[in-house]
Amino acid sequence: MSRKQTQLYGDDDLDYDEEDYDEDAYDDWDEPVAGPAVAKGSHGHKAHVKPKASPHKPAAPAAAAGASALAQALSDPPPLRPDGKPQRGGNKHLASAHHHNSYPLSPGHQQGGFEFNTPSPDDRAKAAGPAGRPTVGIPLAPSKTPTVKQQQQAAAARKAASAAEGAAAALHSQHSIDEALHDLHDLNLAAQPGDGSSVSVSSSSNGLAADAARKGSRAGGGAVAWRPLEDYCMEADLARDVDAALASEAGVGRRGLHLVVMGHVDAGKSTLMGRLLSELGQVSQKEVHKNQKESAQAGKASFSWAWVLDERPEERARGVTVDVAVARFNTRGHSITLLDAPGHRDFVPNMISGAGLADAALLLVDGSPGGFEAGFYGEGAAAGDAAAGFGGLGPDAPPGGQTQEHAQLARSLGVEQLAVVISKLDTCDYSQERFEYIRSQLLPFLKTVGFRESSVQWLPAVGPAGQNLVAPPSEPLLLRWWKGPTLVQAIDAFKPKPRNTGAPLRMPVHDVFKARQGGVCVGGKLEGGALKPGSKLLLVPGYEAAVVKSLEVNGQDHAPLALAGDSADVLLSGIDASALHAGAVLCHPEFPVHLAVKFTVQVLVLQVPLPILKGHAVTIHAHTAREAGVISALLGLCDSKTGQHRQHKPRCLLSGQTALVEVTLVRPMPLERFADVKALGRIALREGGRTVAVGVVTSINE
Ligand SMILES: Nc1nc2c(ncn2[C@@H]2O[C@H](COP(=O)(O)OP(=O)(O)OP(=O)(O)O)[C@@H](O)[C@H]2O)c(=O)[nH]1
Repeated sequence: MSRKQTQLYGDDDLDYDEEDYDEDAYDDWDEPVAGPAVAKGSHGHKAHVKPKASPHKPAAPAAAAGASALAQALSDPPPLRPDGKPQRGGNKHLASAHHHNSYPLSPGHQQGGFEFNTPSPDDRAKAAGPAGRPTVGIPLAPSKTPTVKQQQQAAAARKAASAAEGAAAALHSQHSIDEALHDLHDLNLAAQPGDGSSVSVSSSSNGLAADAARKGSRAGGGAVAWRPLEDYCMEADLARDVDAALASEAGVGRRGLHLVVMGHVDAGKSTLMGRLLSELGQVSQKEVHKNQKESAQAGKASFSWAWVLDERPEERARGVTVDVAVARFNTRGHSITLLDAPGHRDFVPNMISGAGLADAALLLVDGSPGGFEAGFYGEGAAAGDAAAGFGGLGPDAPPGGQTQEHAQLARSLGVEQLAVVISKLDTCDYSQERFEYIRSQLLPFLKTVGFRESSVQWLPAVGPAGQNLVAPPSEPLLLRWWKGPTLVQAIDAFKPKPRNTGAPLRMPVHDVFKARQGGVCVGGKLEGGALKPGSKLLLVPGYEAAVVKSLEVNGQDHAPLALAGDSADVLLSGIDASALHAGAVLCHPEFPVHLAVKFTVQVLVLQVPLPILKGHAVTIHAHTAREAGVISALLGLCDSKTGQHRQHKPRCLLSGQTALVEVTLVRPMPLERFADVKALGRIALREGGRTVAVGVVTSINE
């Protein structure tokens, strides 16, 4: 049914003990690169679930439900079944376990946290502008997010260019993939070692460089360098296609939406989603019966719905989700890409990679007695602990659960819309009192981490009993008091994010796999720009050029176009597969993404047991990338409300403080300033298995 994230790790890397996850074995950072998350279609391995039309969605296209297939498939693709479909669990790509205490984040710990209702770190970074000049690449002109006027001007310019270049554009649009590939041979890109900030180019008269030279736009007379993004003007033929696609999308009225499902371990995420997919007709009855039979035989009958998404043998044996599973379905208003994240604290890095893609989130909260308390205040907490001050203030407070950590991370990764789904109320007679109690405990926390109350929906749902998923509840105990939305209605109420199509292409690589028809495919979400077959790309790091051979977009095979906001599997030509890996970024060849080694970040320090000092070793998570680094300088403390500079060069950072810090990486990472490309400018800093800070990149210094 689902496709899992790509990770360049095998099952052997998953070396945790079912009984007792060994925390101490993972003290040093060596977290695997989080992988990908896009359902496979023609490029990859076909789903084993036959998509069916849903009775609940108008003219739903065949849902692409992909089987797991990951980067490892490049060298060791899983054997296919006789019917040509992948074997269950055939792709092995588990993360090595990192088990550490999760960080505590009770409301009391949030000293001026992400106040997105007031100026947030995001807002402050935007308002403050660059804290320093970007120094990666040449030229070093500062850039800023295009204003609406600039975007309108750019759109007008695109239209004018489109009209003026009529014939030339038509010629260009007919430029065959083979011709583009031919061009690539003439484009000799070689990354300069060390900073990767610029790329030397030698080109023939008919290559990409020649195209650029004709436009007179290549900086430095032949060097591919970082360029201000507002200089970008989309190629006329692509712009025409984009405009047409946006116009037709507006007519159809259904937009793509990436939805992450998160929450504490065992909250019921996979069960609820498995049941939902089944009710929406995305899972065949045969599959449902098979899962029921096999899970019962394995002594895991209660997990049969979860098995729709938890396909790996390890996940099924342990009853724990490890990787983000991806599935697709349609609601009335949206084409949903569902990202079922793991809840166990060992797999927070995987959750981060899923949340990084999301436009909206479902936060599953276990409503059973003690369930909410364990997920919110930390394992070991029980009902009544909140009243007793469990999870309270002070450095010795026990760590919070992943309900807190996931909500905080999702918000800091840009998720603004949330539906809190309170599950397992069947264990307490569908108690309205319990529902209201949980809401009263959770809402203040969610507001503290930056969710607007008006952007948070609340609803009960019970996966195993199928209550309040697609149809209103049939259970009298629930029906008596619940008059609100069903799960599908709540999902439908989310608003898609505006597409950032006017920007140069930015597509962080989540997944690398071998296409069935041969060649290498990358999966990911476009965070800027657009792509179509024949588009020329640049991979950073590596500065390898490539051409798009074909596209699968949001599950649709042989798509003519992928736009910012879409999930795409891109079949590439002209590139060495070994250069591709999760965390790299596909970008416009003339507007490469920054490759940063040293950068400034405005961070919010989360609950830390010890003050953060200069030289603190951290793991930096940004989009699909993850690198080791250190906090190389504490530049200043900021006012938590206004973001204004308050203290120069503090000696240390304490929980709840907002600060400007410089980070130096061990290896360069593709990054952007938050002000330029939000999705590539948000970071989380983790250490010892806990998230210690979240923030936004304000300048790239080397
Ligand atoms: N009674 C009851 N049990 C539930 C409900 N939802 C899930 N469960 C059970 O809770 C257990 C865990 O469910 P999962 O769906 O695997 O939980 P999860 O949140 O996906 O777990 P991870 O992904 O590993 O974090 C299973 O035994 C489910 O049958 C519910 O609404 N009511």
